[in-house]
Amino acid sequence: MDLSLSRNPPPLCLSKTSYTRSRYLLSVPLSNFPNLNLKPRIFSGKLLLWRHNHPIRAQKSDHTIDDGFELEDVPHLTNFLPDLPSYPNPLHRSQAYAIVKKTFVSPEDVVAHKIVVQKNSPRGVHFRRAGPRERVYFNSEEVRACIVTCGGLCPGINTVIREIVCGLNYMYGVDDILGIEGGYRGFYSKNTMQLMPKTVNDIHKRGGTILRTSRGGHDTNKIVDNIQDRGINQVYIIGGDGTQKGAAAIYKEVEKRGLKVAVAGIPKTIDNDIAVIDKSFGFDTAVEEAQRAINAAHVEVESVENGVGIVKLMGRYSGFIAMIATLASRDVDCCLIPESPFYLEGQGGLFEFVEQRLKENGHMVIVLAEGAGQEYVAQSMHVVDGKDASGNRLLLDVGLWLTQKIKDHFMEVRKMPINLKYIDPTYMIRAIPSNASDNVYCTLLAQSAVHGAMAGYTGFTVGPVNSKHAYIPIARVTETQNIVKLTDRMWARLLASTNQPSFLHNSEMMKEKLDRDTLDVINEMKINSI
Ligand SMILES: Nc1ncnc2c1ncn2[C@@H]1O[C@H](COP(=O)(O)OP(=O)(O)OP(=O)(O)O)[C@@H](O)[C@H]1O
Ligand SMILES: O=P(O)(O)OC[C@H]1O[C@](O)(CO)[C@@H](O)[C@@H]1O
Ligand SMILES: [Mg+2]
Repeated sequence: MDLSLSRNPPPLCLSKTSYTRSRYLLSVPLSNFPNLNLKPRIFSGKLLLWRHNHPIRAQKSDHTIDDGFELEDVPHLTNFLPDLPSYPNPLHRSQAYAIVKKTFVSPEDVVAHKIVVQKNSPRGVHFRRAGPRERVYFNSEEVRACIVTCGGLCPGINTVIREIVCGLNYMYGVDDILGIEGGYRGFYSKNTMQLMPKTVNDIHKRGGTILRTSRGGHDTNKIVDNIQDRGINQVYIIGGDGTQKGAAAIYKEVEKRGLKVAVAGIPKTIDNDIAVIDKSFGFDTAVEEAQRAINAAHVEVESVENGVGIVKLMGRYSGFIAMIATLASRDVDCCLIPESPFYLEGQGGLFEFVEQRLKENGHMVIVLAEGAGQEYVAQSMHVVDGKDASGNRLLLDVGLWLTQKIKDHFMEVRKMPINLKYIDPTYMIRAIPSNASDNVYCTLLAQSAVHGAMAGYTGFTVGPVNSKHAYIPIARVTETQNIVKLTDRMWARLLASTNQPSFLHNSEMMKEKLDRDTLDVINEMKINSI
């Protein structure tokens, strides 16, 4: 349909303030907006409107658009500071980019959220492609950047810190970079440290974060007061879903105060629970480290009679580490994750399966995500839910619980002696330095974040979407959590690989779960086809 037919387009079509699921108007009569200095551009064969070199976003309206193209754009400083001057990107003179065919990302480059499509399906949601832009909105000398790390540890945080510092300095000549110590609360309660390429040179070889981290303590006003007092104008925030919510709040407050401060989020989570992006950094390293624990369990149990190994891995709400570590290992007989309820007794239950594997092979290994079966543990321990400083539920030790249950069942009920070995390497898989491929990934994330902030984008999270790095509105990555979808093929691949029970039999909980998953899928399809 052609939106240009209306002589009086609804005014909301040109609003581009807060984040909404939004899409471009593909065609609007220029004569309707004589005062806006609009320039028409062709985008995928369609007419778009641009101002200050930035496309104007149209908010979601009742109109449907013929090819279903949607851009979920990120905010730009000029949205609320329209007169900001811009400068040629110093990369024009960079020897690193001297012979690159296309140094700058075209403003028209976007990354598709879904790449498996059918001939007639709408083009769907897209994100702005990450990378350097022709013009930047900061002079090198004027930049005062800061970096903060929040939430749990993850392999690669130090690499991201290093590459932000080196990227800002080597590519953009920035030499005023502060490290905020101890997470969000560090803005108002701790000292800062000056970061230079020399001081961060070999930090990528260490696990953890040289800036240290914390949970809780997010006080938006105090943080933004501090940003303002210190004259900081670029804020790089490395952290998980909670941290990204905090980053969104900081961005909103900055916008409200009309400050020239770019807020960039770099997603960090060992659990891989951040939506939209392909995978979070450090995840591969953690999976690799988990192999060592699984291998140890396997060696132990195959050397004894009726050996049962249990390995507990991280994964609060999302069982990705357990699932991928299981798929990688081939020594695992059964994987239990939070998304897939299981049961112990009776036909199709875990005890029956353990006994069967012991009879067949003489040993077996179970990999358990820490968030699995929490409801059972809570029932048997009669404990009240605890919370950490950020409000995350504190988990009960499902590994110890399962160990005891299996022992009781085989020793006392079945009168069958077993040799049970419980391995809990939880913190070991996240406290190590990142491996080679995660180091490369961290470098790309850091450089993309730097390019985005220098180009004046703000309120964005950077990350790979279908292998192409993109700028994603923060709200988009915090509105849902990435979990293992039992209705996707990956879980089926795992079941096919381990040949474990799916625990579908007799499980009311599983039925509800599948209904919910199906609903999610239907809702997602609806959103994508609006
Ligand atoms: N809704 C929110 N609004 C503002 N700040 C938040 C919010 N949720 C969490 N935070 C802050 O973000 C920081 C990190 O949150 P959290 O401890 O949940 O870890 P995370 O970033 O989710 O990382 P991970 O889950 O990988 O450990 C904390 O300082 C917390 O106060
Ligand atoms: O003990 P901490 O540091 O609070 O972190 C534990 C949690 O952090 C994570 O590593 C990431 O959210 C979870 O897997 C785990 O439950
Ligand atoms: Mg989290």
